[in-house]
Amino acid sequence: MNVIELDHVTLTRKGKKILEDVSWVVPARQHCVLLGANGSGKTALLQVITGYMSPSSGQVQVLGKLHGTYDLRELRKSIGWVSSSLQERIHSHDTALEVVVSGKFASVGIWEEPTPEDVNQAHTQLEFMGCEYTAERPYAVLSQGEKQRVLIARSLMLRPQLLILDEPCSGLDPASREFFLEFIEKLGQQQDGPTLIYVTHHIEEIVSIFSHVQLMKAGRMLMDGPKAEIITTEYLHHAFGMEMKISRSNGRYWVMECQLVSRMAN
Ligand SMILES: Nc1ncnc2c1ncn2[C@@H]1O[C@H](COP(=O)(O)OP(=O)(O)OP(=O)(O)O)[C@@H](O)[C@H]1O
Repeated sequence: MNVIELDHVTLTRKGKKILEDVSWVVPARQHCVLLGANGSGKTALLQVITGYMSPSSGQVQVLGKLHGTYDLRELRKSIGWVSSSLQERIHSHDTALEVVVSGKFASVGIWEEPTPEDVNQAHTQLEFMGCEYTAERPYAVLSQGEKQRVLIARSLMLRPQLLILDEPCSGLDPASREFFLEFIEKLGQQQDGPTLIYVTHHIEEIVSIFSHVQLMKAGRMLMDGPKAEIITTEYLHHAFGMEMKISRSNGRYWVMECQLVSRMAN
């Protein structure tokens, strides 16, 4: 089954084309990176996929369900979305454990009595993400890396089939980023885990579990394919308006030098 099928999706708001003729198919377990400059339409695309925005034309099918023919609230229970806006909504006085347990109810805060199984499962997810030691700490005191790992643990409580990680490394220092990416690798290697869509501006974050890259520019899917075909000087220049000298080592990509050649409209 394909996890995502977008067919000629266009999204227009207030006369502006935010997405234009986007077609995209993601088979199950094909972990992907959605890469693009600020304002290229990545968030808008995620909002269309999760049904928070309706396309002006085109079809959207997620986890085999065609948008418009299915209860989106039900569908969203199978989709995890970890983003900075979720982070802002978390009650700062809740403990990390409470935050993770709340994922079971797809709510911010706990409004129902969790079962002992829910609490056990939350401990297991915290352990999987390497932050069991934060369980009793208020969420507000956690480091940025811990907060992100706790939110991923939270999103795993409903065993999603699709997990969207929206710029999860923003605000992390280089060492914390590498530490965090090790958990992303582990998550992607889980045989019964979710298909991952990882949104970023940085090619350095494309770790080995991600086989495919979708490059966006000005609301269009500029390129879509195996990462080795997409992460090229030519395409990155086109997408980011920069000359970038790239190197590849240990299956990762690194920007060695860059030079601004055109200013983006967005
Ligand atoms: N509801 C809306 N009405 C009008 N314009 C919108 C709306 N939502 C998004 N846009 C515009 O669409 C463009 C794409 O925005 P989007 O947030 O999807 O970009 P992005 O790739 O996620 O950027 P970033 O990397 O900075 O998060 C931007 O120019 C934005 O201002």
